[in-house]
Amino acid sequence: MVVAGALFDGDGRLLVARRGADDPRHPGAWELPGGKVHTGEDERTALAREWREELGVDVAVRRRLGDEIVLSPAPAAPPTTPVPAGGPGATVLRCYQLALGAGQRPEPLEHAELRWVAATELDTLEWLPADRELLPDLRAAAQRGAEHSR
Ligand SMILES: Nc1nc2c([nH]c(=O)n2[C@H]2C[C@H](O)[C@@H](COP(=O)(O)OP(=O)(O)OP(=O)(O)O)O2)c(=O)[nH]1
Repeated sequence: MVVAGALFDGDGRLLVARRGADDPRHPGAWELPGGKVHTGEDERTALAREWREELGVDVAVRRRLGDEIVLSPAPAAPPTTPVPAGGPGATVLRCYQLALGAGQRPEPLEHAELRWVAATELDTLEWLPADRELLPDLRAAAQRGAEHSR
């Protein structure tokens, strides 16, 4: 299980992070900060831990955003065995909307760059492939955030 966090500012801009040029699998790709849930760890606790480690900030983990995305399917099962989407043992990505603690300011402690991006520009980034599936939900959440802050 991988968890990723979506943080919006009052103008509906989303905080996105760029992996380093030396990243072994996805050099220079944009993603939502997060990472793997440790064994026995709660998803929300894992996400708050990752944001402390990667961005140096305390966040509150709010609602789920979008559907779960299958990153790597489970090994093929015999055709007669019914398996849920993605299969047991598949790695999936879940996204949560976040709120930033008072006075906190994210820093790129492990990423090459952080950027606040408007909903209209989300399509232009070189995302990790799976994240493209989240873009409609991210745009909708950005819109809601901008409306609430008016
Ligand atoms: N943090 C994060 N990971 C994502 C996103 N989209 C996506 O496909 N992933 C994938 C990339 C990684 O394979 C995995 C996250 O694991 P990680 O943050 O511990 O990264 P890592 O590079 O050490 O992972 P890995 O090479 O061991 O697979 O999830 C996203 O938006 N945020």
